[in-house]
Amino acid sequence: GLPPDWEVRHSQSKNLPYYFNSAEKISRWEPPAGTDTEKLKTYMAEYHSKAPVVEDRQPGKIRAAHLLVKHRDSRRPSSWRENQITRGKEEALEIIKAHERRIQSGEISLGQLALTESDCSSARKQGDLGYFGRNDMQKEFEDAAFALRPGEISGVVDTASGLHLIERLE
Ligand SMILES: N=C(N)NCCC[C@H](NC(=O)[C@@H]1CCC/C1=C\[C@H](COP(=O)(O)O)NC(=O)[C@@H](N)Cc1ccccc1)C(N)=O
Repeated sequence: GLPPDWEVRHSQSKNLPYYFNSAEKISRWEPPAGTDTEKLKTYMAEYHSKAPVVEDRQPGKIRAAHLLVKHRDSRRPSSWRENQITRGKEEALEIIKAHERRIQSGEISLGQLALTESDCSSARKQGDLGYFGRNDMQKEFEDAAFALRPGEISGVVDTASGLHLIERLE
């Protein structure tokens, strides 16, 4: 029941349908003018019954694991691994790049490496941070994590906590 070139799409992050015009590449939350709302209602009723299952427990949340290497300029240069962290940021970068190479080569998983190498208390859970939404994590971390597809691993992400590798789990 939509005008030509319009289609209903699904916003994963908001778990809501939206309307997309493929010709003009515009999207909007409300149906475009000229929509046959009666037909749209029946379509949406069917749509909702087949709406893709949101992979997270609550809409808009994702689950990720990370491996954190802190350095002396970290906001809290201490961790369960090392009471006082004195390595410089350059050394931390070399360390996390070596971790990244081992993970990318398939030699070891991020979670396994996080268990012994991550300067975050989540190390004991293989870096698993559980579910989180927008505005929970520091901005650089949030933006990197939400840009990943499930199963994907980020490059090195720099936050006030230190240097991270992030794996989106869900
Ligand atoms: N699940 C949440 N919402 N927990 C609150 C996160 C607060 C958030 N944290 C961060 O952004 C970074 C990125 C991930 C971990 C992290 C920092 C630090 C390590 O850095 P540091 O603070 O010494 O500088 N680890 C944590 O916070 C841990 N509680 C994460 C965690 C540990 C065990 C189980 C679950 C979560 C922030 N807004 O500062």
